[in-house]
Amino acid sequence: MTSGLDVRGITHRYGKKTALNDIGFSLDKGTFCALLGPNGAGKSTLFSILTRLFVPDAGEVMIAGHSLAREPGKALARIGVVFQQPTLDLDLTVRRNLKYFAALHGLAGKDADRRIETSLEQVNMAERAGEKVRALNGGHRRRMEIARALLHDPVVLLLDEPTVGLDAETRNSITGHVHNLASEQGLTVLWATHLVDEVRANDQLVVLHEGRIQADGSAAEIAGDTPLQARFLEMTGGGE
Ligand SMILES: Nc1ncnc2c1ncn2[C@@H]1O[C@H](COP(=O)(O)OP(=O)(O)OP(=O)(O)O)[C@@H](O)[C@H]1O
Repeated sequence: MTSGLDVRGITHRYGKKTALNDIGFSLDKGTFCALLGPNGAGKSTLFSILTRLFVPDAGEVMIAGHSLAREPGKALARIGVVFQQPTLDLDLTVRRNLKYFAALHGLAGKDADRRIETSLEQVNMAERAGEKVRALNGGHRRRMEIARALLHDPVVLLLDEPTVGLDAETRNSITGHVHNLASEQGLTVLWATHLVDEVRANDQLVVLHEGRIQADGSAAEIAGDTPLQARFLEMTGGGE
């Protein structure tokens, strides 16, 4: 068993529509995995299952060795999530926003202060703690949301298309930061995207299309002699 994330035989239907069809993959601790799929592939459905918004029709999810179905409290305590839509209070400072979320995790006083400090350092944002979120650019707001997802010291970090709306340079910088969280700090990262240029050669790559896994392995191996973009289009029948 991996100590990161194990997804086994997940099937999920919306009425007659099968959104996920027997999905399975494993991420070892400290792995950065890109979950690549065109719109409608099933990425959001999978994230809803991993965060227990939906219970799947079949299959099992293990997070850091805990079953999401049988030990939901323990499993969920080990995941941090960055959603597609930002949910920060723009009129509060970075620190105030984080204090609020620390309290939701049951963290208060000095413990909360320490975790806030550490999380901000993890995304190189410590010097911004006193600024109002409204004054931050899009990239810094995104980093702050990553810091928020790290507050309770999770083992697995889930990010659902975290670079939506950011320019190329900022996307590159955020992608780099999160790769470092995996390689230097041992976080297990699942990064959902439809953008091939966010995938690096050494990443684990899971390609999802129409609810099925088309490939699972190292990005370099999956690409082979072909540029990854071309391989991706081959596997997804021309893309979106
Ligand atoms: N509530 C729903 N009822 C019926 N079908 C749905 C529902 N939600 C999603 N679907 C369908 O399930 C499939 C997977 O959708 P999902 O939103 O998980 O894909 P996605 O890869 O996250 O795409 P996107 O990037 O556009 O969000 C799609 O065909 C979608 O139309």
